[in-house]
Amino acid sequence: MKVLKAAEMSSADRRAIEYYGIPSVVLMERASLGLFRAIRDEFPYAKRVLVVAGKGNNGGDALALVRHMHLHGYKVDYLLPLGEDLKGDAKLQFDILLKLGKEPLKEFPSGGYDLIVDGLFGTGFRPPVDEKASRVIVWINSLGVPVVSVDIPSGLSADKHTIYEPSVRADLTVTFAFPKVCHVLHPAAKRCGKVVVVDIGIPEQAAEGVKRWIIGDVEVPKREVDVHKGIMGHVLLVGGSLGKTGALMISARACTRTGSGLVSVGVPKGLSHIFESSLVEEMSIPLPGDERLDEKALNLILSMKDRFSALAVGMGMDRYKEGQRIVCGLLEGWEGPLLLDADGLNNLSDGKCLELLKRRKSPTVLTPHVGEFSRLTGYSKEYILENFIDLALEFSTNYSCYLVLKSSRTAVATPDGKVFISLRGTPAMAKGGVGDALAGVLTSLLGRGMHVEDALKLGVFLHGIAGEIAHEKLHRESIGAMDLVECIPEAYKRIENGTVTDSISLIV
Ligand SMILES: NC(=O)C1=CN([C@@H]2O[C@H](COP(=O)(O)OP(=O)(O)OC[C@H]3O[C@@H](n4cnc5c(N)ncnc54)[C@H](OP(=O)(O)O)[C@@H]3O)[C@@H](O)[C@H]2O)[C@@H](O)CC1
Ligand SMILES: Nc1ncnc2c1ncn2[C@@H]1O[C@H](COP(=O)(O)OP(=O)(O)O)[C@@H](O)[C@H]1O
Ligand SMILES: [K+]
Repeated sequence: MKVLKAAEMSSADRRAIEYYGIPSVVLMERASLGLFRAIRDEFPYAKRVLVVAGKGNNGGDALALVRHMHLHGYKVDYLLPLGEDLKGDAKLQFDILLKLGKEPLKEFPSGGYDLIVDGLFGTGFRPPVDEKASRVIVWINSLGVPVVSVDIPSGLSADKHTIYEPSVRADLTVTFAFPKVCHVLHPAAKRCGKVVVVDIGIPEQAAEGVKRWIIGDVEVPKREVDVHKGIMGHVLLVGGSLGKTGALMISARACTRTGSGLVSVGVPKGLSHIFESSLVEEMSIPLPGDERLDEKALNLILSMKDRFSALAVGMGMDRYKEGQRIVCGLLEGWEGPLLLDADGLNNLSDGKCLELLKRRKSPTVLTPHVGEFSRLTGYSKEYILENFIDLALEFSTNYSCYLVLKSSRTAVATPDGKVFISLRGTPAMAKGGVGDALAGVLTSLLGRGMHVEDALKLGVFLHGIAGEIAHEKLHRESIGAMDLVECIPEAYKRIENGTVTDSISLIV
């Protein structure tokens, strides 16, 4: 499913109408019928409904809904609190209602409804909201009755993750053709409640220029009957330092659970006994270094490059001068797929060798959380959160790398300008080590030779589902990164069986 911004949506609308010849009232009729069905399914008990309509096409959708409800025996009232001087398709809907004898309420009612429908503003809204509309939005939120927003909660901008005040707090948002940015990114998405997308007949080609998708259609690679461990990938994970050995172990366990044929950890010799005694299936390679990796480890790692199908660097590595030289040296000399996480990213920022990314011939994957990304780019965390998708894309295309930007949502941006957004996962995953698990999952999939884009989409999705399962089985407060790793098998099963429910459903 693609995710659009307001201008892209209006150009898709225009293309549907002007190029494909679908009359705009047909689109509005389908939008309002879908809205009607979604409300009937979600709120079957709601028979007394108040619809609040604005003056644009969002109001038009809402007025067409009033007609469907009226003709199906609902006790439905409507308000036009911003004025009755409507134009275009919205006026057409208003005129039909008047001919049916349905007049708008002249005053704000004091209550008596099971449900409020918010059709004040949709994609045509540009914040900030004016005085008059502000009062209406505040009033809707004060009623203490479930609210359904048409297209977007009025007051939000379709393009932004930001919560503008005031804006409607919806329990259900029914959007049309494609979800918009505000439906998928936090915190704005919290104002939308459950999101349902109605197919209103706009062909997918009408938005062909948009390269932003929600991750949903992932495929688990087959394991042929005649495989042997040598072709399922031998991955090398480099990192670990005194006090931070666990991070690398979590990544290593995640690799094994994700399916790697062989997993090795490259660790400071002084700490290798810890890995030897804690890891069972995974092997350890002692590298120069006592409490953390010595710079001499660099050449040794490079000398082993033919043995490994993918390399991940940085989990529990520590942030220090020699670490910077190791990371920059690996960027320059390692020829296979390379993933940088945690201190691998911090050492990259501190070592100021980002330009090396552009020169790499094999795929490079960076998996920063917002703090690490802030160090890499110099942008503030607030600015990154406000421009989450666009900045991920800016970085991946500028530096010719794959960027997995992690927050409550995760964006996978590719060097050729695509972005895939994961809506999976749960707040229970906001724990130390969960990112190390993701680094392991992704490295494992890269190591078995999957197409990089497919590996990242599957890995991020699988990790999110594993987190959801751990949350479900244990408790949101109690899960740790290793619980998530132990749920990877069940996550694989659910993806293969098709039993993962969509985060945003599409109705026709
Ligand atoms: N074929 C189609 O096109 C389809 C479209 N569809 C529907 O159309 C919706 C988009 O409709 P839209 O473009 O008419 O804009 P909409 O969201 O109703 O808002 C415009 C109104 O808001 C006002 N306004 C704006 N900013 C404001 C502010 N800060 N403070 C106060 N007022 C402000 C603005 O006032 P103006 O700027 O004109 O003075 C105008 O009156 C879309 O969300 C979907 O529901 C579906 O039916 C599917 C087919
Ligand atoms: N509220 C949330 N909802 C969904 N996923 C989350 C949430 N908070 C964190 N996560 C996920 O958990 C992981 C945390 O990674 P990271 O911040 O790198 O942790 P660490 O470095 O401690 O391992 C990321 O994959 C992130 O997307
Ligand atoms: K609305």
